[in-house]
Amino acid sequence: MSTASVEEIIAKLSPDDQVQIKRLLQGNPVEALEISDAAQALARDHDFEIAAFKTNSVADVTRPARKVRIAVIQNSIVLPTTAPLMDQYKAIEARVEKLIDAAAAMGANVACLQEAWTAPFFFCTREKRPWLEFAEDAREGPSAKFISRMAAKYGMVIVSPILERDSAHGQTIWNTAVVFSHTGAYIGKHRKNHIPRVGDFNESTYYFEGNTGHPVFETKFGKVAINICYGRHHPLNWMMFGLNGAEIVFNPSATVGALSEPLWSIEARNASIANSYFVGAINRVGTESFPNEFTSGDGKPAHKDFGHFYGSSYVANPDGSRTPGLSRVRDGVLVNEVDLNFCMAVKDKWCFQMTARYELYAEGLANYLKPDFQPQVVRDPSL
Ligand SMILES: NC(=O)NCCC(=O)O
Repeated sequence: MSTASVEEIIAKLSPDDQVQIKRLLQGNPVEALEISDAAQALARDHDFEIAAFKTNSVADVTRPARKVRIAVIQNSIVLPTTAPLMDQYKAIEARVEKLIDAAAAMGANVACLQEAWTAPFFFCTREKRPWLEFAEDAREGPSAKFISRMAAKYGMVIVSPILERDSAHGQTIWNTAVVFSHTGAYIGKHRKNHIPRVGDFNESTYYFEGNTGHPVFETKFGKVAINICYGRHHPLNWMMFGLNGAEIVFNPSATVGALSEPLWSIEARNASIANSYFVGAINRVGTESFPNEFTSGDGKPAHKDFGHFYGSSYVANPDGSRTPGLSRVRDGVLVNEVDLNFCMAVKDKWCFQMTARYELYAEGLANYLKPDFQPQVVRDPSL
């Protein structure tokens, strides 16, 4: 099967057809930005893709623009999953360092890595050891030290999704996004709210639903939240970040083509439209093979990998437009320059927050949660 991305396929059309299909699929066109020589050299020397865009919006007249460059970073693992664990981590860290260097060379202000970036996505195996040794303290672990250093070096807010070990609470494990300030200081963390129980994504074997609510982190570069992977299928999860005032919501993910690729280009974009904020959708890349076979509980033969992580990271804008996606097969960094004031302009135009009927939803949900709930169905008397 072809490995081409949608963008690579569109590029084969006639110029007129390209304009029309992009208008329909990607909305108001984003502008390509010039990329610095330093970023180009890093991408060339370390073999990854870079892309930079700008979302066009009309500047407010009463307040200064709040220009922010949002970076999404996708990568494959570096060493085989049979290598010593810390070697695996160190090799990924070295790779991610180059990708963050490139994001900085493209002027990124706020960046997010993919879900559980420090490790292969081993949840498919259902084996606890050795994999859980990748879990680490959110503030003091190896990745926290590394990301804090990179954030301070570049004055960049960095969101670092990891597997967290909470020693204060009985060595419990969490799927957590840790947010570091542009100063390098730890700001806070959010734990994944929705745990998949689909296909080979057997994550409930490892950790349970998050207990951090829907925090929005107020940073130098806007109000940032994180809806981790499977949470993107839950519109109310997206909505709660919006109600708390998010301007940028990242969706760090790990998902494979056979399961979710047709959904990928829709969900982040839809969330961005419905909640009038920017969304950075990030997916890992590559095929990861594990030492022992595992089954998917579907009667099919046991296997050692669970398919191709298709990358395709992108940024969605509140007016329904989006950047092109990164490659389906290569590591990469995509930067999108936005004016955060655009969130308010879009709210003024579409009035989704004013026309929402939160009180109706609250009442309906409160009823639904009662054990004796009866669905509100009006039956055709002829039935
Ligand atoms: N990591 C994760 O939540 N994956 C679930 C698969 C999907 O939601 O596409």
